[in-house]
Amino acid sequence: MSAESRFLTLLRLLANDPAAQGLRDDVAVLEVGGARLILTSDTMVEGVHHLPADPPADIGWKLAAVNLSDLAAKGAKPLGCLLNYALSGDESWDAAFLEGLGEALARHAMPLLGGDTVQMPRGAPRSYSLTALGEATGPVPLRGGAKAGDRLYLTGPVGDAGIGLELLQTMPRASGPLVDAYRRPRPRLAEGALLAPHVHAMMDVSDGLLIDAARMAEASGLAVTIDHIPLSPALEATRGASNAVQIAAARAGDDYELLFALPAAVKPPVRAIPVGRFAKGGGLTLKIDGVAIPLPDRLGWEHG
Ligand SMILES: Nc1ncnc2c1ncn2[C@@H]1O[C@H](COP(=O)(O)OP(=O)(O)OP(=O)(O)O)[C@@H](O)[C@H]1O
Ligand SMILES: Cc1ncc(C[n+]2csc(CCOP(=O)(O)O)c2C)c(N)n1
Ligand SMILES: [Mg+2]
Ligand SMILES: [Mg+2]
Ligand SMILES: [Mg+2]
Repeated sequence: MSAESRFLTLLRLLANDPAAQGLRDDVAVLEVGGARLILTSDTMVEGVHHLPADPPADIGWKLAAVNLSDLAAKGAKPLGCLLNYALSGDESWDAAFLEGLGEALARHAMPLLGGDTVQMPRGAPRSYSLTALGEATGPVPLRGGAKAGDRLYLTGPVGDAGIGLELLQTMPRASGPLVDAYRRPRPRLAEGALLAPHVHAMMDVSDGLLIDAARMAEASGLAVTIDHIPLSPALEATRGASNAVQIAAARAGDDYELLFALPAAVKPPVRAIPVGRFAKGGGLTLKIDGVAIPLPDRLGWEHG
């Protein structure tokens, strides 16, 4: 058992309130006075979630975007957020971070309500957390609601951000749509709100299509087959569309597209790309051009 799963097992013992959903969903759903509050928190650490040289405004933007993405996955309306911030020792860096964060908060109408500021020991990596609060606008789709026979869809292609990161690792001054996808993900709030009343299950893709689809299948007690890995024209122009590129795109993560399950007879109410289907049983199968492909050793990012 990995260190992460031991930790999660211990955490789950502390999280027995039904609002925590067994710590198996993107968010907690807390009923308060007739409203359903949607609660989520994501942290970014320098060197783990962003490159040390990434522009601070982009890091601030991304911290807001990744949290808004979990609200989007539940069709929730942003209500506000709390920021936990470790001062970097560089005032202009911190100011630029807040400018990017503020831009994302204003764009998505999510007011900053509070937080905490700390000083880290010299040499510690930068790190920041945001806790986002939202309100359910209708039914809250879970990760675990898919039904046998459902189709699996994505709101957009995968792999742009992962290949954008790879470009930056070899060419720190790289720019263009793939780098933008890595640094400025766009949370799919409008799509999430339109989808939520119709889908059987929904989550955002942060750790990679393969691992996140496998999590949805496991939570739903079903098997899932991924039979299409959608690539953007920009990615195909940079890397082509070989099986290796498709697999890299499907395990790269940082996509922040919505992944959702719909009955085969229902047309998605937003632009979406069919990527697979659910069936009775368990596990993940990957097919490219109709041919089953051995799964890579690592399906995506696991915490820790
Ligand atoms: N340290 C923690 N304490 C309490 N709950 C946690 C902790 N870490 C994760 N969780 C809970 O575990 C569940 C899954 O979290 P996870 O971070 O994997 O989801 P996510 O935000 O959708 O994915 P990602 O972090 O890749 O964006 C959520 O309910 C989350 O609140
Ligand atoms: C410098 C750098 N290296 C790698 C990555 C890719 N990455 C790291 S963690 C993660 C999943 C989400 O994190 P978590 O599950 O911890 O919330 C992804 C996609 C990155 N963004 N920056
Ligand atoms: Mg999520
Ligand atoms: Mg998280
Ligand atoms: Mg998240």
